[in-house]
Amino acid sequence: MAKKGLVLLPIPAAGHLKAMVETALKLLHHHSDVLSVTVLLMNSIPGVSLAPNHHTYIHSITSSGFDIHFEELPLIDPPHSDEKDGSPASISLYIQKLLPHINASLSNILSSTPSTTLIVDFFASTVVDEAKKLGISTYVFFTSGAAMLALVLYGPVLFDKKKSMEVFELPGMDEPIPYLSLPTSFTMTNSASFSWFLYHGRRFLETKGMIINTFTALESQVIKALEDGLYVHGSPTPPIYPIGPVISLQNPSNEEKEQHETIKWLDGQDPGSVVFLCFGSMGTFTVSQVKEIAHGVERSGHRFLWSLRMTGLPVPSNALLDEVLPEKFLERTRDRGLVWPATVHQTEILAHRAVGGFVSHCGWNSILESLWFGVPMLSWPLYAEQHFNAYRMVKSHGLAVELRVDRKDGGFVSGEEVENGVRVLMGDSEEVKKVKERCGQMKVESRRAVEEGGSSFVSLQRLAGSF
Ligand SMILES: O=c1ccn([C@@H]2O[C@H](COP(=O)(O)OP(=O)(O)O[C@H]3O[C@H](CO)[C@@H](O)[C@H](O)[C@H]3O)[C@@H](O)[C@H]2O)c(=O)[nH]1
Repeated sequence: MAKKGLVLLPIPAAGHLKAMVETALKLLHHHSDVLSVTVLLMNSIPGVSLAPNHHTYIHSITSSGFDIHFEELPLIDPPHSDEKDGSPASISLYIQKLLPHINASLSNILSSTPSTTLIVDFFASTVVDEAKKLGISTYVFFTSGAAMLALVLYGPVLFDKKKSMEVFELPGMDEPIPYLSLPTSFTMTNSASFSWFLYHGRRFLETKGMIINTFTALESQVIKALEDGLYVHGSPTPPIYPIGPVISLQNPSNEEKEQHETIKWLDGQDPGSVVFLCFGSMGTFTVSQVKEIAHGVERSGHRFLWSLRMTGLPVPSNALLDEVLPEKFLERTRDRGLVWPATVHQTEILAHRAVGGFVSHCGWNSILESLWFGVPMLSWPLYAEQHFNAYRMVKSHGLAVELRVDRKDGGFVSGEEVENGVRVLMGDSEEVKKVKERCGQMKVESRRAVEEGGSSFVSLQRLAGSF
């Protein structure tokens, strides 16, 4: 029997490419006799940080033995210099410029595999119309949580009827959402990014289904509200496929003989004694904020592992520690801290028994990884939908301790607040005991969801059956 084709179109950012590829691997694991996967690969988008180990990762997948291969799209210049900032609108414009190449690849695949399905990254939903013209069924892959998808779909209703912007109420969410916890784009309703979300939310509705990297035990009410069509007026909501948590646990460094230095350092620490600070692929701070963090972790008295990178173009650069940290900080904290001036292998660190807490920017993948390993978070949202994710984790789910981030003051956090936050996270107050207990439960639930018969497993099989 001829195999069916599945084409993926992810953007190359860490939490996008890997989440989509790992989903395809899960599908292949059960349907390798009937499915062949092609990933249309963008090796660069201006303003978007590639996944750490991007090329090693792709190589490891190519040699996995599964019927999955990568077809590289050409590198092109962005249309204008102001469209390189990595915002949804700029990514879309870039992908629009790639459309002739994407079309050519899709047509080529169709000529050999007439039964082909496309899964597009939600940032690439501009391709939905083109695929329709070619007669290809398309699904959208949403790399953040169901609540964020709900907000995107409900946006037009919400912002039409709401005149006062203090708090918002969304079906499927018990607590009203304060204006200051909205995603950055939603706080600037005259921005290109806000328009992008409203417009592309409508495009998602024209797909055959919406695949979300989440799981029922985490977001049951919102998933149910999505399925019931409560966020969309005037047209049906396509089927919802919560298939997460999809986490890339492959560690390219395992192929190397030496353990990474961060892991060797963790090996020498007591169980649960280390607080880990890491802020995703683009999270950076000003030098003065770096100094506040340093003072905070130092005064907290706790052991720490800190992945520190600085603002750089086109993506963050490795930190020059002597230039940005307070004088003699490294000397004073040598016995109890390690500052790593580059990206780290986050899942391997979160899996380590020495790690007892995670100061996170609340990117969706970091949240899922933290829950997978049952590590409690201290939320430090920076941009995109991270404030919304942080609010949901702290207030709706009790899975994180809140760091007070003054969004009105550009998100600055004092050293004192960092110190208090780390003390609470690593302490044994009643508040943190409850958070730890909830995280322990979510560790179990997240694993159960993807096991045979679990909610996400069933959802993924339902998805495969719909191709
Ligand atoms: O030093 C590092 C830094 C990151 N990672 C990995 O990179 C991914 C980061 O993903 P995520 O936590 O989602 O953060 P961002 O890279 O910031 O992700 C962008 O995309 C996410 C999914 O759409 C959004 O939730 C975020 O707000 C947005 O910033 C995770 O798998 C991490 O394990 C590492 O392995 N090492």
